[in-house]
Amino acid sequence: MRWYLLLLLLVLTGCGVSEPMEDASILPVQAVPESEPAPMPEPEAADFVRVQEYLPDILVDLKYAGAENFTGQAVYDFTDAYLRYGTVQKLSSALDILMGQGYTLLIWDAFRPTQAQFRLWEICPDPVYVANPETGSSSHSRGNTVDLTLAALDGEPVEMPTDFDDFSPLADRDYSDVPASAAANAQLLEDVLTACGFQPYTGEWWHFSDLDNYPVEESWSPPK
Ligand SMILES: C[C@@H](N)C(=O)N[C@H](C)C(=O)O
Ligand SMILES: [Zn+2]
Repeated sequence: MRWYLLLLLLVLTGCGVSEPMEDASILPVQAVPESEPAPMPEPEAADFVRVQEYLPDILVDLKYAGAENFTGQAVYDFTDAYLRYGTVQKLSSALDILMGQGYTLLIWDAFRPTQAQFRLWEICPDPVYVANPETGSSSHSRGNTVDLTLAALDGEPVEMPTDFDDFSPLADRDYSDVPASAAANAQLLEDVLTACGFQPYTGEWWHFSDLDNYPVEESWSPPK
């Protein structure tokens, strides 16, 4: 009868078969939530920003980055337009208005290092057309000034009173001496930029400064 007792014992103790132990090193696979990249903080008004990063519809062809300018040579070694963020916001308002009318903006010059201003002055020491860096600074070196024109949405140039840096009386803001169509385009550019917080320079139809002023930037320069 001892085998009968043994059988009873095995039944009562679960037949000696133990539950498999859980391996603590094998964790259940869990879905990892996809994390959004942290949003970039909005720049301060005085921060320098790359204009096309904030205004992808604006066109940029920096004339002083190549030889196609009145000096016949490159005046600086970067090709992106940089301005103060506050100035870019105003440019954004102007661009919105102009795009609603079938135009975009083409930037020929934006932030200009002081050294470049000395080079321009060396070639053209006429304070009507080039700010004298010996006695002051160009507002381009403050990062709140831009040389620009209108372009069609497909990038085609729009008729204006003169070419860029045409240092003659035809370039001023008296548009009575240029064709009516060019005058109307220059007037549109001037009206929209003025409405958006820019001061037009009387001697050059393409030159506009943000009414908000900033210090001349001497140490920072745009990345190459
Ligand atoms: C050189 C021309 N593009 C220009 O910007 N002229 C003004 C007067 C300046 O030099 O600030
Ligand atoms: Zn200018």
